[in-house]
Amino acid sequence: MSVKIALAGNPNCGKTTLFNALTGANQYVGNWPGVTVEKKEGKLKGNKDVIITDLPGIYSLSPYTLEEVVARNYLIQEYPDAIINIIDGTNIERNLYLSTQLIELGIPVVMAVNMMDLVKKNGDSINIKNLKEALGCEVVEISALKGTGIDEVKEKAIAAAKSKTANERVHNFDEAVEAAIESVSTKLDMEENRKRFFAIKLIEKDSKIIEQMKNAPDCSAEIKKLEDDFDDDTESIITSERYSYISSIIDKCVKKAAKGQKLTISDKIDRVVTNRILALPIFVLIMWLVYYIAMSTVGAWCTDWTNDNLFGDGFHLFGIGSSAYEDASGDYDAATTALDAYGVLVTDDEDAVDVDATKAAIEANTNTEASVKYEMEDEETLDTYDIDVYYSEVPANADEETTNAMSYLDAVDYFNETQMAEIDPADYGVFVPSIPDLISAGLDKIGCADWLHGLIIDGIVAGVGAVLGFVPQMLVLFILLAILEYCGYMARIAFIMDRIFRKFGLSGKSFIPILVGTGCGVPGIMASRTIENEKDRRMTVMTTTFIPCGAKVPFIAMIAGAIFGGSSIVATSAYFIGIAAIICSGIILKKTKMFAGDPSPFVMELPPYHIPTVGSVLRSMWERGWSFIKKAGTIITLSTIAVWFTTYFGFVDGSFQMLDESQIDYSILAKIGNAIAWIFVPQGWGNWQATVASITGLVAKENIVGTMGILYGGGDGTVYQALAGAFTTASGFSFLVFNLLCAPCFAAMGAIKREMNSAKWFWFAIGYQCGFAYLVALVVYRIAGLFTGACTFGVWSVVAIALVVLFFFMLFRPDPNKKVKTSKEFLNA
Ligand SMILES: Nc1nc2c(ncn2[C@@H]2O[C@H](COP(=O)(O)OP(=O)(O)OP(=O)(O)O)[C@@H](O)[C@H]2O)c(=O)[nH]1
Ligand SMILES: [Mg+2]
Repeated sequence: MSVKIALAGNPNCGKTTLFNALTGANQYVGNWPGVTVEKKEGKLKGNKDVIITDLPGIYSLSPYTLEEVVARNYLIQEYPDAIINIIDGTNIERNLYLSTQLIELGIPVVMAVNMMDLVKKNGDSINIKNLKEALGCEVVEISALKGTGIDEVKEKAIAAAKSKTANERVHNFDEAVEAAIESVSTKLDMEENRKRFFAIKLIEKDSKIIEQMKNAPDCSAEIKKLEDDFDDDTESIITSERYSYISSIIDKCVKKAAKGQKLTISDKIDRVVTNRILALPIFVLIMWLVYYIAMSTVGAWCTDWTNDNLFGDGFHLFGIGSSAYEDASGDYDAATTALDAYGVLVTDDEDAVDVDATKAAIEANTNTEASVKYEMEDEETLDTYDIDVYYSEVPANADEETTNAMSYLDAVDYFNETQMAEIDPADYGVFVPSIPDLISAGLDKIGCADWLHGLIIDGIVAGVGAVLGFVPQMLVLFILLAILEYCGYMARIAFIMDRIFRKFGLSGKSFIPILVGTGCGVPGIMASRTIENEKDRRMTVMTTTFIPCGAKVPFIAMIAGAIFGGSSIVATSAYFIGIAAIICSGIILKKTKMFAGDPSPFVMELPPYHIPTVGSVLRSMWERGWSFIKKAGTIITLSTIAVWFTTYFGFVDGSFQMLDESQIDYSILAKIGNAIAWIFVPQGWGNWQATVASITGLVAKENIVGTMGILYGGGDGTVYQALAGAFTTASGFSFLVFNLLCAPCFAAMGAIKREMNSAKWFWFAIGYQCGFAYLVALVVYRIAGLFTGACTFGVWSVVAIALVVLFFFMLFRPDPNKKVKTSKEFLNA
């Protein structure tokens, strides 16, 4: 027989941390209230017969929001065999309010006083024996984070569940209240144990419970009598009874260290980071730093290395021999440049030096000019520029950037000495070829068919490799975000943003889903459940995915790298464009009838700062990173196969055939893309490749990079070079903005569908996201293009300006719904 044990307690008291410790699971933990919004079940480690349920945090058994209803309904309908009531030891008074209700349920309760490590550090003490007597249940001191007391709580809870006997009641309310409870209880037809909870709820006039009970007995007489006696409504009477019970417990059990007026370290930090003026600049700075480290330093180094070496040209093991190899190939390049500049270099079809012909050309050469100009091409941007090549000697003071390192005569010596033998990296150390080269060589060896070779190298390796190349950057970003989450800074951000949101009539509660959404949009959308106001909740579901999630990181990094020289500002701007889109959408939507109304109140206490443990940060990084890698192995591989097939097959001269790289404009995908590419002409990137990439992005956002890897991967240069050629800065940024803001991936759309629970609202949300993205991208290209010279003033510029004007009008117009109210008031007066 299995036993069911539920974990119940206030938000952010450590339920999920304990759940993970008990079951070995890996549920999401964050240092702010409202992390868990759904109940989660798990088997106890070492005893598969015990089922543990993690519940969303609740302050009382009178629920207001969706996730609180989940928790209460579980407790009163599923009726677990025991409850572990976790309370935050640093905040006992508030936590006990729920405890007084839990012990009325008639289910055995074991209390776990958590965060004992912090309590002790603060110098406070809790008298467990007195607490046990005052509550009538077992009490255990634990630290879920440090893992102390876990075994004891486990054993006590299993024993309580098996005993099946509820705790004995040790406290009575005021006599008159007890009399009313007694009288209502006798009218109830249920197990003796459970009567007290329902009787009290009936006296409190809890409408949801009355609805659920179907045939609730009439107890208006008892209510009337109590309200007359106390001259107050029954809900307040019961609440104040609970508080006097709690204060009697606190007197007996809790000793706070005398602190005087000294501020704790948390308070001191908060004075700075939530300061009215400094808060926002600090937030911007911190987020910029996060993206800078992830996109331009550590993350970028790893990603560049992966893309250039692992998926590029290969590398020397441990870098041994790399610099000697680079010197050698540098000499080789300088020599070919010098020979070419003086017009004596002869190459064959494959660009290899034709030694005999070049030798003849050198002998015949009469050009002895002191120096000549030679056109070079920048590898990254494909820009061309001139360098000087000298005839006999490179002057000592020449600028390295614009001067060829070898003179013509030195190059001739080099030529005679080496016969232009190609530089083989394997001569300079243990050389590891790149993954595509390795696989390609392997496929050649087994004599694999051309099409299969193409599918594997140009399809799967190019597509999935392009995505995997960004994993390091993403992992660094996830680590940094996890640190901000665990230490409690993100909770401050919600608090700061609430002040800003509130000014615009929005609820700060919308910000928590956004924070979660920076990892993945799906839990972000689900986190909207903590918002009790239905209109605000819908609005949050609609706008949460504007924030760049982990899967959008690769294409943001790709655009920033290929078109903006790897600027970290581009990535940070994506984050703040997301936030701005959410705020602006909120303001505009709030003024429509559909979303009008006052924002939900947002009461959030700031959790104390915690130093994040290395284990938990790495675990969170791994969780998110692993789901990303899993996606690469499944959905992204399948998508790249589909993209490759439709790219490399098509009709040429009426016959269906496999295409080579120069023919992909005839491919099936090009046909489809071209048919709809006109849609994005106003945005400046109406070519079929970018259009197709945006569409595959709807399956999973990582696909944008994978698709670009295939479509821009053929040809001579690298993908980055091809991208730099295909986009201007204006059209590149417009492409980025569109894909950042448009409808999210299928998984997130599914979550929107579930949370909206209505086809009409679902399509409205998707339509709004796509429409918004479309217009913003249009404005970005048309206005930015005027400055960069990418487009000239014309009809579209006028449209863009009109859109900007309309946007500001929608943003700043007075709220029409408020006006109606005042005119009505005016009439009434
Ligand atoms: N110092 C300390 N921190 C703890 C302890 N237990 C949990 N925490 C931290 O408290 C924060 C909240 O933990 P969670 O497990 O997410 O809390 P929860 O009760 O599940 O929260 P909700 O799901 O929002 O209701 C996290 O930052 C934990 O690392 C503890 O014993 N000591
Ligand atoms: Mg939780």
